[in-house]
Amino acid sequence: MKITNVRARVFEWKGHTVPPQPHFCSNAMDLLWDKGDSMGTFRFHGWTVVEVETDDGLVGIGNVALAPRIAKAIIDQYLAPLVLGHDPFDYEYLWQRMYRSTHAWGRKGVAMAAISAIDIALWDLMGKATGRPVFKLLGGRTKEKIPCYASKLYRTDLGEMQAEAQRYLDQGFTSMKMRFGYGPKDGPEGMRKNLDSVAAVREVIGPDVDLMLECYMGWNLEYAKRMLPKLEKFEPRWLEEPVLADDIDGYAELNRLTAIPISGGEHEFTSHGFRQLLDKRAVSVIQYDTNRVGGITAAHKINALAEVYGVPVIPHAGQMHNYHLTMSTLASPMSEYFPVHEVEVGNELFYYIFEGDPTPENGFIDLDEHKPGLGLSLSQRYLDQFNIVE
Ligand SMILES: O=C(O)C(=O)C[C@@H](O)CO
Ligand SMILES: [Mg+2]
Repeated sequence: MKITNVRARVFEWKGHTVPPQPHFCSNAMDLLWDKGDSMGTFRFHGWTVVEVETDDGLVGIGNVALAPRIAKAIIDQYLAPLVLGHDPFDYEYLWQRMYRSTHAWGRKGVAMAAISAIDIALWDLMGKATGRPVFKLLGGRTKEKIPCYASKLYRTDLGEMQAEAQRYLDQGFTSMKMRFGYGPKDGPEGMRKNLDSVAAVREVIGPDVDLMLECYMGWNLEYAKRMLPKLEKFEPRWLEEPVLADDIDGYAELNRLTAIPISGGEHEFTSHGFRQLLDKRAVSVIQYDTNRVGGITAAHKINALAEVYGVPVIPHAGQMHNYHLTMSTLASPMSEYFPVHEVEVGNELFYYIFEGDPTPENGFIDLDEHKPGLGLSLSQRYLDQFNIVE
């Protein structure tokens, strides 16, 4: 089997969006004096879809959500020529070819995300060629079903947050993630508001539901050190990305400081990046996203590393490219799940672009043993809501 064509298209949402409220989620821009559009660091309103075709008529589908037009340019100009004419089953060689030939300017960020998209498409192809779901090519089924946590609860009116938390309970979720709205520049009042929001959600969900807390890199080390002891009484399952992804020593210091596990990794790349996090005991939960970290080839290696370090892997975002990894390893006990919703920050866009992502039932998803590949296809339903860049 030989790769005959690589087609990268950007799907840019032009339909209705729900404008997020001020302070709906702390993020890295918050520490600047002119933070301007504070959503700048996480508005995912475009997605790159990659289709890799072979001479026997199969099409593998990959995707990447970071800097989609740049990812497309990297695929078109650099990566596609490296895989054309090759056998997708030579995935390790092709990964190394893409990684090594872009090493001077790639390694992390959008170049690795672009490599991830092609790699995911190669695994989809291997599944389709063998008639097996991707998880059966990795480690097979390690759990009857995958427990999921509901991930939204942006900071808004506390009554609304409580009603949202109650909805997740009613849907059968036993764990959920909420976002902080305030950080170092918001002073003691912001600190109090952060604590009030955790208290409000805890009040509704009670002590026996796992609650994850997301900072999205909107704090700094000093602020995180002051917040952690105040958060202990709420017994969060983890505190996520309190500081910038590059501050690995900061993560390690915080992780030593309290009993609250520190999580991170959705902005880290390849097994080299994760070896550093693990060696320094910087995170107690690993959260790579397969469509950034280096694709399924890299994520599978990180799962093996995490297993020997005894650190659970709970990938960012859920979605099919992550679910197959979670199903196939004991290192990964659970998945994130973004509830289907009108387009807001853009995490939801996956459901508007693809068909096939499973919907949780009572807080669990399952993967179909009989669907070859990733089990995704392009949806025709919302095509008129996208500007498609060929
Ligand atoms: O789900 C997460 O962990 C994220 O960081 C998503 C991001 O969009 C902020 O909510
Ligand atoms: Mg996160």
